[in-house]
Amino acid sequence: TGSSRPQRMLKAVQKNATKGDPKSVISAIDSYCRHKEWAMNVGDDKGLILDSVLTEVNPSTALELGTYCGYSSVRIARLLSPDSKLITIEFNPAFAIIARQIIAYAGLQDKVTLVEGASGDLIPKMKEQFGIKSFDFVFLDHWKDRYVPDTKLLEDCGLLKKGTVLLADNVICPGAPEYLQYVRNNPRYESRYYPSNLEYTKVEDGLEKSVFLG
Ligand SMILES: CCc1ncnc2c1ncn2[C@@H]1O[C@H](/C=C/CNC(=O)c2cc(-c3ccc(F)cc3)cc(O)c2O)[C@@H](O)[C@H]1O
Ligand SMILES: [Mg+2]
Repeated sequence: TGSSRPQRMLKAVQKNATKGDPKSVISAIDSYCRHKEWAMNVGDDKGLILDSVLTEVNPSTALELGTYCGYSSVRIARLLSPDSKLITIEFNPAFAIIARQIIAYAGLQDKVTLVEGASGDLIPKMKEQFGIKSFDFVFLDHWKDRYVPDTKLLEDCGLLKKGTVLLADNVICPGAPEYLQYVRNNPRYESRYYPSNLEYTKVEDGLEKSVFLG
């Protein structure tokens, strides 16, 4: 049997990136996905918006929903301050195993905790299992119909505090209409849309940034 797309992405990193150099890992993946084989990473265009929001927030604890191959885990973790941490949740073991290797290749394994499982099961365990009081930053990039239930779950578990920033990928393509409705018409959030394009294409997409007001 042949290799999978995530396995080919890992090979491209091992071939073209420099071990311990997150920037080279990011460009190796972007180049592979732009010129060889498209994959659902947040990508370089939306990645610049992710970088600027992260730099502004400078989170101590960040959460990512939907690791996939670890591209955005690397983008996020490379910008975290020394003692800051990223927890990333992924329920597909085949993707998780690739992501762990890509995160390690970038030399970011000490800043990233990849937890295998469904977000709905793991979010309620964040406080007790990982000693998390609340998250400063959440990147939503998993199944689009899970954005609303998981946001509500984060609220209910007391994992959001005044000022927590939620950043959601794909609010236009594939789209997360219920999520946009939820955060834009909710007095507890201050939302703003960042227009961009679907990774590696000219198709319109963008990120929605929502600040929890407490
Ligand atoms: C159960 C909760 C739960 N718990 C834990 N892990 C979960 C999870 N639900 C999902 N995962 C994992 O997250 C990743 C899925 C991500 C889903 N992302 C898109 O579907 C997407 C699509 C396009 C696009 C595709 C085709 C097009 F034509 C256009 C656009 C572009 C994008 O940027 C996209 O993010 C996988 O690793 C899942 O294993
Ligand atoms: Mg996405």
